[in-house]
Amino acid sequence: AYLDCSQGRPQTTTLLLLTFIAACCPIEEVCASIVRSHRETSQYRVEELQALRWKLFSREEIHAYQSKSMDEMWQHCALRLTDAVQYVVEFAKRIPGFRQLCQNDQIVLLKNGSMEVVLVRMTRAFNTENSTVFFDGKFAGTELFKALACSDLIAAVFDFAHSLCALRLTEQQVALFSALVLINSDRPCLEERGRVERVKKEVELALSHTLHRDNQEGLMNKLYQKVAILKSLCSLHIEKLRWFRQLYPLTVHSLFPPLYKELFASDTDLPLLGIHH
Ligand SMILES: O=C(O)[C@H]1CC[C@H](C(=O)N2CC[C@](c3ccc(C(F)(C(F)(F)F)C(F)(F)F)cc3)(S(=O)(=O)c3ccc(F)cc3)C2)CC1
Repeated sequence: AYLDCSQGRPQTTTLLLLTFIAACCPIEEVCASIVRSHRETSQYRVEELQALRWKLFSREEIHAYQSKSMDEMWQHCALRLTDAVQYVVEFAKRIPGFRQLCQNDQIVLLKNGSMEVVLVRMTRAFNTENSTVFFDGKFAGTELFKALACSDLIAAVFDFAHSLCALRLTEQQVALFSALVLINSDRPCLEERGRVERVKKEVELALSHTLHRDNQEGLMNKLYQKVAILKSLCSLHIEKLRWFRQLYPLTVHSLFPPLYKELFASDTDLPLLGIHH
């Protein structure tokens, strides 16, 4: 409607307005900065992960993991997850508009979205041909995680990886989808929902712009369906963690990384997220 020229020349004000909007944050700029941030804040480049995809654990190595005690294996994975989350915090801080949100909302988005972004990033480290995932330097199947005693969560994590890999996303699409997963204005306890909504609209525009350019508009609603699965996966993770914490309260209290506890195991403030300075 803006560019309706039925009355002769398009309205000058409209054109000026559109020019202004395009100038202040050209959509290509938003895309480029999110893709750059994703590349700079991933633990491994997708090329590295691809090169290692046939480096599998030996039977002895798998047996060693399976022989770990439950609390030892949980602690090990909590450490890995906390490492990955720290990179996601860095990614979030570089999303245009994220740093301008109030601190409470930055924390709410990370508390609810960091695990989801880790799971999206995990699909880059997943080999669908033999259902293995990159872990501790090699590729592991579900059987390696037996000691966790949460095979339903592991199965769900692997199923999700398979289903997202099936969409064959490019690294740019993974970057923009990760930003969309994080900037979710429906999260509970947001103080300035409207502002989060505006940042989300920018990211949505960047993703749909990229999908249009890649001639894959159909992916948008498939990606929104994945968001729903991510949400259920994260609830299952929290549920399992509560169950584990009842069995091993001391392990969680004194041996789990503080950031992991703040993000997934308590409602206290999150000074460690490093966004207070
Ligand atoms: O940035 C990158 O390049 C990526 C970032 C993401 C990395 C990654 O895949 N991850 C980092 C941590 C990873 C991770 C995923 C899920 C969990 C859990 F849910 C549970 F263990 F229960 F599943 C928990 F929390 F309950 F313990 C812990 C840790 S992992 O690599 O340790 C891994 C563990 C289990 C898997 F079955 C698959 C992967 C996922 C791979 C490298």
